[in-house]
This record gives sequence, C-alpha cells and structure tokens, in this order.
Amino acid sequence: MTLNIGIALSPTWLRQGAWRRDDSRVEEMFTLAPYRELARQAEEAALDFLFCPEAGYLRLETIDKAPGFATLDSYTLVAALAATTTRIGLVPTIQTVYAHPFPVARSLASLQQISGGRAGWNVVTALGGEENYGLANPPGSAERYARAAEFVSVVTSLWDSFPAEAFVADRASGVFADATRVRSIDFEGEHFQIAGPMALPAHPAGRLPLLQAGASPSGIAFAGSVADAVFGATPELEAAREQRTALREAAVAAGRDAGGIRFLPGLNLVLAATRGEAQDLAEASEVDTPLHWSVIGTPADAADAIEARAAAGAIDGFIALPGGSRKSIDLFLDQVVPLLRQRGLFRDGYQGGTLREHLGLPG
Ligand SMILES: Cc1cc2nc3c(=O)[nH]c(=O)nc-3n(C[C@H](O)[C@H](O)[C@H](O)COP(=O)(O)O)c2cc1C
Repeated sequence: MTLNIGIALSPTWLRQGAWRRDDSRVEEMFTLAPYRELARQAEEAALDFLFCPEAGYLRLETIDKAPGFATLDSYTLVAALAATTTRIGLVPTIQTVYAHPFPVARSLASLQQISGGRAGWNVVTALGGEENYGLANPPGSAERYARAAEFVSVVTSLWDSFPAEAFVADRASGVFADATRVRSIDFEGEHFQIAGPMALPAHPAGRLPLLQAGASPSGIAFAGSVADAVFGATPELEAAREQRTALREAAVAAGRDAGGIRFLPGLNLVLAATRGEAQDLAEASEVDTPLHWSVIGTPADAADAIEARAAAGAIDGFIALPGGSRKSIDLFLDQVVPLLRQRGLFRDGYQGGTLREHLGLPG
C-alpha cells in the first residue's frame, strides 16, 4: 500500500508554548523564510503536498499567550512557494461560506498554471469569522454545505469553460484561442449567477485535486460527492476507521469508486531521539494534542503507529503536524519517511510532476 503524505505549512512547531524556545525563530513567522525551508525539506523527502490551513480570523482570548490563528494568508503563502519549489504539491485552504467562486476559480487556475500542475484546493465551510463579513451568526450546517456544493460545481465549470486544448497560440494561422471551445457557463443557481468563461485556460495537468475538511454527516456526504481526499481529526484508531468507511460509502452513494476518496487525518508528531526526550519536549512546549492523532516518541514509534493504522484500514495517508520544536520536522522528514519507505508504505522519490500524479489520480 502506498500512503499519501502531506505536511502542514502552518507554523505547527510554534504551537502552544513552543514559540518561546530559544531556537524557535518566532520572529520570522510572518516572513517567507521558515516556510521556504520547510517546503525545500519536504520536497527533498518527496512528500506529496504542502497543506496550508486557513482560519481567516483571530481569537482575541488567546493572542496574548500563543500565535493561535495568527498566520500568513494560506493562498498567498502557497503561491509564493510555487516559485521556490518544482515538484511538491501545493494545497491552500479556501472557505466557501463568505468567498465568491469567480475569484477563487481564477486564483486556483492561476496557481495551477504557475506551479505546472501542482495545485490543489482544500475546500472548507469555515471555522468562523462571520463577524468579518458583516454577519452576526454563521449560516447553519445545511445551508453552508448547500452553498459549498454549488460553489464547487461552479468553480469546476469555470475551470472547464476554457479547456487547455483551446489555447492554440498558432502564429502561422493567427489563431490565439479556439473560440469554439471556450464557452460561457451562464450559471444561474440558488447562491450564484455567473456567466463566465474563465479568463485563463486550464492547465493540461487536468483538474486540481480537491481536499475537504468537515466531519458531520453533511460534510461527509459533500466529501463523498466532490473530494479526492479528506483531512480529518481522529485521535482514536476506531474513529479513524469509521470515518474512512463513512467516506468510502459516501463516495459510492455519489456514484464514485470507494477508492476514489482518501482519508488523511492530521498526525501531531513530537519527536526526539528517545521517548523521554520527546516527553520532555512536549511538556516544555506545553504541547496539548487532544484534537488530532498524536505520537510523542521516537521516529520508530511514529513509523510503527502509522503502519498500525494503515494495516487496520484506518487511513490512506496523513498530514503531518510536527510540533514541540523544528527538530520534529527534521526527524519526521529525515527518519520517519525513510522508515515508511523501507516498510513499503511510501513510494521512492517522485514518479510524476503534478499533484494528480502524486496522489495517484487518473489524468
Ligand atoms: C480536521 C479539520 C480541519 C479543518 N480545517 C479548517 C480550516 O483550515 N479552515 C476553516 O475555515 N475551517 C476548517 N475546518 C472546519 C470545517 O470547514 C467545517 O466548517 C467544520 O468542521 C464544521 O463542519 P462539519 O460540521 O461538517 O464538521 C476544519 C475541520 C476539520 C474537521
């Protein structure tokens, strides 16, 4: 079995009290430098993708003590890294509750072009932040997912409205684009009215892979109909197995193959050469890990935990969230990933150039 492996591009190594370490380089957290370095290391380890969450608002209650949701904007950061990397996939998070599909479709199509087919999109229905969009309350779950379904449908129609093959650029005949293949979409939905077409062609690599995060029955049904992969928060193995099964059933209910959707839970990793050191690191950094599956231990402990969940049918891969200190990133990429390779759980090097290829999706 080949796992799909991403790594979070948010500064997970500064979480809770870890930013206070002498070597945390917290002063650089709003510059490109630490993320460019993480991207380079992750690409050397041939990971599938960089995954950038996005909260879009700040929790005032905790900002005095820890960064919380204070981060660079997800899309902007990923777009900057498209220029500093060549192989690794790039997955920003963009919410569908307050955004508008036309600029989102355009931004992602542009990212797909400038990255040479390495872009993806983590579709979320927003954690919060309604106060920043003139609303007193967030819309209810059913409404958010109905809008998300329409949003994704219109974005994909816009991507298809100017297909890659329509960009001809034939100097001899003077044909720039095959106008018969570029079409308006004239979309009239419940939430959006958009004529189109998209103002740039699709990339020949094909449609951007869609990730999704949301765990309610509506979220799972939505993922079943559109997502290629799902980011989850499942601390316990049994919960992970149940969510993976529910997602596979939702894909089948939506007329897709069960294997067309991959479950990739978050994996907190606080790593050190010995278990004792890892425990000390977790304690010193006040790392608190209730939300996600967690390993506090050695690289071998992490590889064992990953192998056990894969063998139990609980995961198709994971998104690494290294914490405690930057050392956890180094140990994950330099030691855990090679151990997974030795155990036949991860491919050797890149076998393609696009995110679709890294994820094993049909072209
Ligand atoms: C593991 C996980 C990660 C999430 N990451 C984000 C995120 O980065 N940004 C965001 O706005 N919402 C994020 N969400 C929130 C979801 O988009 C969604 O609003 C929330 O989970 C409620 O939907 P649900 O009831 O289907 O779970 C995340 C949710 C989960 C479960």
